[in-house]
Amino acid sequence: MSSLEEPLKLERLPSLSNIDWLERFSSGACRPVGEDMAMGDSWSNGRNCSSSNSCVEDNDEYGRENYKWRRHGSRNAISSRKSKSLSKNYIVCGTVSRSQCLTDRQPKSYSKHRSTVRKTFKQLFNGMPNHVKIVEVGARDGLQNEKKTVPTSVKVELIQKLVSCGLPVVEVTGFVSPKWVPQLSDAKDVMEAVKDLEGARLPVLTPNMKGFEAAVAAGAKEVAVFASASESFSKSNINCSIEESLVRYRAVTSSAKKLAIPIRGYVSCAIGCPVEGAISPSKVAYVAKELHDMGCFEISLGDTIGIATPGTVVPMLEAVMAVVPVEKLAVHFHDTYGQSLSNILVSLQLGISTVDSSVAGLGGCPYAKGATGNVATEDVVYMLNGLGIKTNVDLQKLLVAGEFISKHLGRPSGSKAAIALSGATADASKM
Ligand SMILES: CC(C)(COP(=O)([O-])OP(=O)([O-])OC[C@H]1O[C@@H](n2cnc3c(N)ncnc32)[C@H](O)[C@@H]1OP(=O)([O-])[O-])[C@@H](O)C(=O)NCCC(=O)NCCSC(=O)C[C@@](C)(O)CC(=O)[O-]
Repeated sequence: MSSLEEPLKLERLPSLSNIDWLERFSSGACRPVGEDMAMGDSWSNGRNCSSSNSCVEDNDEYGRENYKWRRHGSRNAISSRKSKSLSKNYIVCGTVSRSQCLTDRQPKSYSKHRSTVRKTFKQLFNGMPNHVKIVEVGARDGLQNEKKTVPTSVKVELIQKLVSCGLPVVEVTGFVSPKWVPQLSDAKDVMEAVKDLEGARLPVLTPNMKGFEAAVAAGAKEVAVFASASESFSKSNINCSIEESLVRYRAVTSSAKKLAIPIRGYVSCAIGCPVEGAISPSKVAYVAKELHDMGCFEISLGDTIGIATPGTVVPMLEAVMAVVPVEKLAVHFHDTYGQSLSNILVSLQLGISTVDSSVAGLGGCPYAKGATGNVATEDVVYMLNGLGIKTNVDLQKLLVAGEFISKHLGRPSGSKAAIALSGATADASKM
């Protein structure tokens, strides 16, 4: 087994040394939140979206808007909502209104408790976005590593289902070499079948001019190029050095500009590489800046092998944010070590508002063996619902899309939320 085929061993994982980020989350940030805040609690329901997509200027609203329930509706009226309906709401969408959460458990000294909770939220969530754009990559990143060919009709139906969920961006395929990634050899047919779908942007991967031209001919209106922060991974994934890939992508971005086609840029191995181990944040920042400077409207930072932790995500993001504006950045986590949601949370805390994910947690890169799927879209939506962050994604429909593809692949969903929600919904229906 070559080193490319093994996940990184513990001793080769990036460490937290030389990181001063803990200072950002000093003392009070670790205070436990009240018991009644523990579940998927939409503490910010009723808050208006600000144009900057940030919570910062909404601070005053914590006291006014987010605690509306105290002013609207008497305690009795609120109490009359049965816990049964609470659990049902909670189960179905991962969101429960603050009033429902607190109904039966208001302590006598509630106002003191409330102000402590408000302070804690400010400390923990200041700067988080009100709205997160989810970029669904299941049909491309999710399926590219599947050994058995997934029929084109299944891919098309999956994409249709994903678009109908309200996902704003659904990456549909890659115009890459069929010799390198046989699963995507039907890129042209998939693109032609979905190109007129409305309601979502439908980008495709293009590794070079040949891929770009084929994508445009098939009807793609948005494309993505993918570079790497690791020299070894660049060679194994696209058969060229980082610098050579940047030259190729300059040609692609310049052609795209002439056709007014938006281009997204990926930086793979943003935390670590299957061959080189830890990758320095400065290398990631360099490639991200190059992609941004050549005209990519958004740069997605990929933890290709899923080894990141919040301790390694923060220094990487700080380095990239020093050279590319935060609103142009997206995060792309694979869940090999089960760290994706915590990595996303810390990214949101730093102001990131675009998150890549894959329905049912599908995924893996053919050139990063051992890396598991992307973070599951259902899990991301569930967490964001719980934080009161809007996505416009219909979680119920997303569960159906996830079930559809999992059934086709003949294995359970990789989404914990999907598994729990389908079980819980079944139980709830018996109540
Ligand atoms: C980049 C290449 C093409 C270089 O591959 P190469 O073999 O060096 O290409 P070449 O230019 O020497 O050409 C060789 C043959 O490939 C053909 N060819 C050349 N280009 C294309 C094309 N676009 N589409 C179709 N065919 C193509 C070309 O026409 C020629 O055909 P032949 O004359 O032998 O019959 C190859 O290495 C490749 O396709 N790599 C893609 C690998 C890939 O898709 N990896 C997964 C996606 S990246 C990823 O998952 C990470 C990400 C984005 O999700 C973020 C993260 O998780 O971090």
